[in-house]
Amino acid sequence: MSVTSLKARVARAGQAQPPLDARSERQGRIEIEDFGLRYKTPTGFTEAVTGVSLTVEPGEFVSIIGPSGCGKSTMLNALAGFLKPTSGSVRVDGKPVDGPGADRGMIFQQYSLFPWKTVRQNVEFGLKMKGVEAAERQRQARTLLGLAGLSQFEDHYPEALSGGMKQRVGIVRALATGPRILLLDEPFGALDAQTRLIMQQILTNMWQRLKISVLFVTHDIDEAIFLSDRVYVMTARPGSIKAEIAVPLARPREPAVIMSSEFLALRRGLMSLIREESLKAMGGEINADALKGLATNFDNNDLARSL
Ligand SMILES: Nc1ncnc2c1ncn2[C@@H]1O[C@H](COP(=O)(O)OP(=O)(O)OP(=O)(O)O)[C@@H](O)[C@H]1O
Repeated sequence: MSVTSLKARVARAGQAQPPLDARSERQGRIEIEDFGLRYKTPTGFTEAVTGVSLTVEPGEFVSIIGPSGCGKSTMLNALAGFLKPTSGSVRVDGKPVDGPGADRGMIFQQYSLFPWKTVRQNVEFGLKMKGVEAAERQRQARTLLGLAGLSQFEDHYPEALSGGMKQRVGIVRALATGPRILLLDEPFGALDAQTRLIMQQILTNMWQRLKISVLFVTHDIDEAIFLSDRVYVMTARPGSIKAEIAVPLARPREPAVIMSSEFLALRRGLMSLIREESLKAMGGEINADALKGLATNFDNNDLARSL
């Protein structure tokens, strides 16, 4: 991402927000109704998403999971206000989304920090844009950095941070501007498994403290179950909602919950729903018989001889 587009994105996020302490009184309801979006391409159109209806209640944590190319990012980008629906509507607290706004923060897989600013300066940027005075900016940034376990790193520059730390700073920066809604597009996709688990716990802790609504896109079934109150499963492109699964696991959730029978039952159900759609998304190139053949008939000696 260019520095200019990064600046534009962060500038948009810095418009008029309520102070950190007023967050619990705010809403954050997402309603997507009969949403469709198609892209114009040099040869015609690509229908990315069709007829999607979903809701996220204030303070709820909801994930979207589905095969590659089913339109998950497209929906998130429409909610963020970067794309307009071709049909249907996208509303936040009853108002149609007609562009980016401070009520929604968005986090992408790639880290989008200003490399020339320290961790705290990155977090304070949006607050500075809305004219919050220096001492208050510092107080709010430090509160959030503390929640994310980053207090000791406030004077570091991004280049000195690990991937997990950079993404934590990104989340803190998005939260500093006081959104009611956090939209995350595979935010932990580039992280190793252990860091990912820790990030999931940090994110749920922050979500519970700040009482915001979260819509989280992931490819990872365990991540979706561990984090969410509900999971929407999408079909292959054009993406629509295939299933809505409630996750009735008690909170707070400890990592050991993934070994519980309730978790494993949810996992089995989601796996079979997604596998079916992933095979469809591969356009029939791979079917169950072909996969069986790969597993049983593959001969390493043939491969060695052919090299
Ligand atoms: N700007 C664009 N122009 C044309 N087609 C696009 C554009 N952006 C996305 N698409 C197509 O729309 C479909 C949905 O893309 P999208 O990135 O939303 O899917 P996704 O579910 O997020 O995929 P992934 O899981 O692989 O990230 C895909 O077929 C993609 O190729």
